[in-house]
Parts: sequence; structure tokens; C-alpha cells
Amino acid sequence: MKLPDKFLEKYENILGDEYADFLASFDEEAVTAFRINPLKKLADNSFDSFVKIENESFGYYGKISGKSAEHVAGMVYSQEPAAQIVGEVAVPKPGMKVLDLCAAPGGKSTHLLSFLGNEGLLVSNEISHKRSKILTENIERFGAKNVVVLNESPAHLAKVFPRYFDMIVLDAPCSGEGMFRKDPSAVQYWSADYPEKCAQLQREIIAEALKMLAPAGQLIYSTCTWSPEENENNVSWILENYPDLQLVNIPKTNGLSSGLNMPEVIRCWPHKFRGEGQFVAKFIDKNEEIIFDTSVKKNDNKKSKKQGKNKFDSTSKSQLTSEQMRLWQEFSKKNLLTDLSKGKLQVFGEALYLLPIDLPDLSTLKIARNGLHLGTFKKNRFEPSFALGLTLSTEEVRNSLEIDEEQFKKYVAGEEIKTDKNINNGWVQLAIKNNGIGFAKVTDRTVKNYFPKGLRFFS
Ligand SMILES: C[S@@+](CC[C@H](N)C(=O)[O-])C[C@H]1O[C@@H](n2cnc3c(N)ncnc32)[C@H](O)[C@@H]1O
Repeated sequence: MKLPDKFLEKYENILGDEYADFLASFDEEAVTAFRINPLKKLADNSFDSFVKIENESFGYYGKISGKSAEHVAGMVYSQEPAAQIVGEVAVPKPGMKVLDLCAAPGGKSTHLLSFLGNEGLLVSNEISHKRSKILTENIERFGAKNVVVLNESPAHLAKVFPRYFDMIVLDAPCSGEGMFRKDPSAVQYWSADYPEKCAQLQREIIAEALKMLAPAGQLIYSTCTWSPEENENNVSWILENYPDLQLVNIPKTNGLSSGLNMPEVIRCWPHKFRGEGQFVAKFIDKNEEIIFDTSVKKNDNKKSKKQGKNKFDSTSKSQLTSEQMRLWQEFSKKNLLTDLSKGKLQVFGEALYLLPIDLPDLSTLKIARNGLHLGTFKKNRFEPSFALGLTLSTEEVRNSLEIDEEQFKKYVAGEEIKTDKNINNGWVQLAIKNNGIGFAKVTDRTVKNYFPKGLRFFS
């Protein structure tokens, strides 16, 4: 791989004796890996043919095809080992309110969801509209019930979520040096002053992010680059400008290195760690968790009600009509074996969503996925969404139909399939390897195709 001279000079100076090994690592192939999804049902021996990544909760070396049942049913997420370190440092506790600020395509978000286990909240945000769509797809496939996907700038978010999150993961846009081996085309964007430009943008994003951190909250800052400007220098900048934040020491195992003159943080060097490039720092806010936080929210709510109509306040518009409630309950009673009433139901247009509880008013924000998309109201009926069929386990639905690999290949290609199983007419969740891949309608043992057109493929 041809690397810029200035890049090579820079890392020769930084790495000294280790430089030759660093350079040689660019002649090796990028390391591939994936994580298994603990929110899905996985047979004990499913991944026995892969090598587990040491000290990573869900990670295995190797590649899983994007056309496999495991991928389509959200049982796995492809993510190289160094990128998995970020989630392993974060490890949010179930029940926490977590923000993933720069989230697409969703590697860190899905990892965070694996730890949250459907309790608490993940706000997964991506500034680019196009990338927020990919993020939404990946989140839906993962099948969590407690995620809102937003498509916003950090500054807009900070206005809606002041001091709100127990944990913020900021996987910053960066010069991407650590991805050169995986994506050699990234080299063309590099120039000697690019890391410093990225560092400035990162500081702007950090400043907005920190407005949203609750007292005693944690900030995980990461990049996939080696430049000190974007890494240790930004950590020092945070410590200088935010004296309430304290750096937390991250244990170094399995080939992970300390930072440059900064022992608390983590660097992944490709000549020492079996993976690509990554930097991770963890901070904790030294303030105590205070009751003040909730009282502020309560007062704010009162204030906005007193102030009367906010033209962006869609709360009343988003409530279900009695007819919609009747249709949803009728569908639910007939087809589901789980109570989805714990969250808050909202309609946008004809689409019904289940929001995780305890959210501020999001109506000033661009929402890519307003919680779990349950389905759509059509004339006198309710049609369940693809996302609902992906999210619910086979025990949570009344009719689930396990299909085999041949039927799976036909279904994902858009064909209808036949079944010889004794199944009632009406909505059925299709499942492969015991995990849902959406709802479909069955008439006389013929399953009509409801696999989204944009996701269909031939294998
Ligand atoms: C390193 S990538 C995130 C990868 C993601 N966390 C994952 O694990 O899949 C950085 C993201 O930051 C977004 N981004 C770019 N400029 C930004 C800005 N000014 N504010 C917030 N996010 C930005 C990019 O669109 C990109 O999706």
C-alpha cells in the first residue's frame, strides 16, 4: 500500500523502534470480525467454527456473509476487533440513558444495545441523512425496543437534551488513518494538516456533547485514527476546559497499548493488536448524581404547558384516535403474546410507533425512527411492520412459522413461498434459525411476500 511520505515520517518519529513493525502491518490483510447479538436466540454451538476474541463480550474473528440468515435475522453484526473496544469500554448498565452521537452505520450503537438489554434508552444520532437511513436499517435488524434514531446536528440535540444522558459515546468523524488497511481509498483524503482540521471539528462536537452529559455521567471519546492531534491532544483539551471531568484508567489487555504520554487511554496499533486502528478515552463527571436533574425536567414540562401552544409541539397530533387504538388492540390481541403497553404509543401520519418512556419533546428534531415502528394503519385495519417482526421473539407472537434455508432464499428474493405446516390464515411471523425476519400474510398455506423491496437479494 502506498502511504504519503509525511504520514510515514510522522509515525517513524512517534514509534521509533516499533516503526518497522508498524509499516510491515500494512502488507497484511485487514482483520475481519463480527459480534453476536445477545438480544436474539442463538443456538449454543452456532459459532463454534469461529475463534472468540479474547476479552470481548460478543466478538469473534471471521466473516459472516451479508446474505446469510444470521445477518438478515440480526443475529450478528460485522465489526472489526478494534472497533469493538469502544463498546467494551462503555458497557452501559441496563436502564441507563445513553447517547451515541455520531452513530452511522451503527457498530457502536448495536454494541451498546447488547449491554442495555432492552432496558433504558439509546438515542442513536447521525448527522448525515443518507447515513441515518443505513443506521436505522441496522438498528432495526438488531431488534431492540428501546432506541430512537435521530438525524441531527450535535448543537440541535444539545438544546433538547440538556444534562440528560448518563453516558455519551462520541465516536468522532476523524482522519481515519486506522482504516487505511481496510479501505485504502481513505488514504487520498490524508494531508499533513488534515488531523488538526479534524481535531478542531471534534472539539466543536465535544463541546455540544458535554452540554448533554448528566451529573456523574460518563463520556467515551473515540476515533479510528492514530494522530495525537485528534486523540491525546483533544483529551488534554477536555481536561483543561472541563475541570468537572476526570479521566478513567482503561485496563490494557490483549495487545492494547497506552496513549502517548497518557497511560489512562487506549490505543490499538496494528503491529500489537489483532485489528485495525482505534483510540478510546473514558471520562467521568465528578459531580454527584442529583435530584435537581428530574426537578428541572418537571418544571420545564410545567412551563411549556403554561406557555400554551408551541407550534412544533406534535404531542397532541401524535396521539392515537379511538379508532386507531381499537385497530391496534385488535391486532395485538389476535397476534401478539406480549404486552407492548409499557412504552408510549405515538402516530406519525399513519405509522404507529412505540417510544421508550421518559423522553423530552422531540418535535423540533429530525427523527429517523421514532422508537419501535409497530406498523401502519390502513383502511379499517392495522398492518404490522417489518421491524416489529424482526424485533419480537418467536415466543412473543401467536403465529410464528420457521422456514428452511431454501424457503429463506426464495423469500428474501421477493418470492411467495408455500408451507406444508398447519398454519392459520392471517398474519404470521416468519422465522429462520428461531429468529423473526418480519411478518407476512398466509392464505391457504401460501405465504405472500412482505420482505421490503429495498432489502431483497438473490443468493
Ligand atoms: C467514525 S463515524 C461513526 C461510526 C459509528 N459510530 C459506528 O460505529 O458505526 C463518524 C460519523 O460522524 C458523522 N459526522 C460527520 N460530521 C459530523 C459533525 N459535524 N457532527 C456530528 N457527526 C458528524 C459522520 O457522518 C459519521 O457517520
